[in-house]
Amino acid sequence: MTVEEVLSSNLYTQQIKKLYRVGEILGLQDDQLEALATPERVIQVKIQVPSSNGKIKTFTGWRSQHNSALGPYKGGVRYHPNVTQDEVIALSMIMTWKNSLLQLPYGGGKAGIRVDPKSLSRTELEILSRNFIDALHKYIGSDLDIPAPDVNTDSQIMAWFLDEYIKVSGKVDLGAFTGKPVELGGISVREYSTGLGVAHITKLAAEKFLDGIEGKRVIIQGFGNLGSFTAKFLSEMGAKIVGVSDSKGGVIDYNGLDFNKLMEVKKTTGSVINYPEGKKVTNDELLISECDILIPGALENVINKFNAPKVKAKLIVEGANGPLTADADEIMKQRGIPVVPDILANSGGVVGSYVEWANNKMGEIIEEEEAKKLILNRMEKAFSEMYSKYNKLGDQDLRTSAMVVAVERVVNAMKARGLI
Ligand SMILES: NC(=O)C1=CN([C@@H]2O[C@H](COP(=O)(O)OP(=O)(O)OC[C@H]3O[C@@H](n4cnc5c(N)ncnc54)[C@H](OP(=O)(O)O)[C@@H]3O)[C@@H](O)[C@H]2O)C=CC1
Ligand SMILES: O=C(O)CCC(=O)C(=O)O
Repeated sequence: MTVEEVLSSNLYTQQIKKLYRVGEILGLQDDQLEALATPERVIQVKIQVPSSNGKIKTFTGWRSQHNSALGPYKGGVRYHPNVTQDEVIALSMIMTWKNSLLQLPYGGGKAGIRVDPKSLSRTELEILSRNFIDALHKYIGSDLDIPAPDVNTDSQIMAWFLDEYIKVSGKVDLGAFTGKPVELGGISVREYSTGLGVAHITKLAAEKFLDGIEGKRVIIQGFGNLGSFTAKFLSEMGAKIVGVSDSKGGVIDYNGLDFNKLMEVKKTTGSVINYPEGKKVTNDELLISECDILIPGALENVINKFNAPKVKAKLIVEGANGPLTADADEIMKQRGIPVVPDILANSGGVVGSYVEWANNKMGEIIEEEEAKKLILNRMEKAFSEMYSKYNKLGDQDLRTSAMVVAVERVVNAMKARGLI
């Protein structure tokens, strides 16, 4: 890897570049930008897990609490072998803008543990999760910092987090975590709200930039929580899913991939590459394959200055957080390919979390249909705000437009509090 490649693969560097672009439009000074870019607190913890062979496995985890101007920190917890402190900080900064854009009463936070969860037994995974909360509990709470699921974490892990939190803190604070099982104050919608939101925003964007969603050929990278539910809801809306992938590779079939068959293949064989029809492709090939809509829905920086000129999609919707680098943004802008930014496209997850948290705070239980309506209405409003700003700014892309709205709100709150 060249130095340039290393730099362009640092998500924090990418996010800072994106923030500085917005700073120019909002007329922010360097000291203000520095205050916005710097996390308020980053907690690093050592997590030890005794394994069955008598050895102790040691892992490092982080929680980055980026900005609390608008409320308690909010954001997911990621388990992945490539997690770094910079990545977690960048993801927490993305959460600050996302929560602001959606007008949620939250600041931004994110956590990560550098671990390959697939290499752990279920018992080891539970101990890892509980020990993480033992180390972090002082910094967590429904009015302080509210973690949720992200890559390789789910409702079971949130249940272990909550149980451990109650034990060590002595507080039965159900709203301290979201994405919980329904039995523990979770809401069923949260399981699929991220994918539902991505599909809904894709439909709105297709109506603005293509001629609707019906029959559009869609490629989705990642077939986990976000990717699989996005595929499900887009199929139901009449789009044609022609390509999907996971960590092992992808499959493309221009006759259309059947969602139920994909789920069955993923469940029984562990990977979508075993889908019986179509052509096997690598993830790199998938991203530059022919389609109308591309949804990178796995990891960050996958579309960068090296492959951005080769992308064939007419519309890109960022399912994952940070899948396009700042250079890729520029290239897409020059090529006239709209990119719906992560902070709007995947916000169904955190809006679902907000509904869950608000229910926990009020001791209420919301009906599924009402929760869905709340989430989609909130996202539609943010889409409209982004789109009006986009029209008003004239020569800026969708990300910059959305970020201008989001950053301005945070700046105003910080100014009101005397922080900048
Ligand atoms: N879950 C949520 O509520 C939210 C998630 N997001 C973002 O969405 C993205 C995906 O998260 P989520 O679906 O929850 O995570 P999951 O862990 O459920 O799924 C991740 C998917 O990405 C695949 N993957 C991992 N590495 C690679 C790779 N190198 N190339 C291609 N695919 C890969 C995984 O493959 P395999 O199945 O083989 O492991 C899996 O299919 C992340 O950026 C996350 O931050 C954003 C908002 C909310
Ligand atoms: O549900 C949440 O609180 C946050 C989800 C998340 O991590 C994200 O939106 O990236």
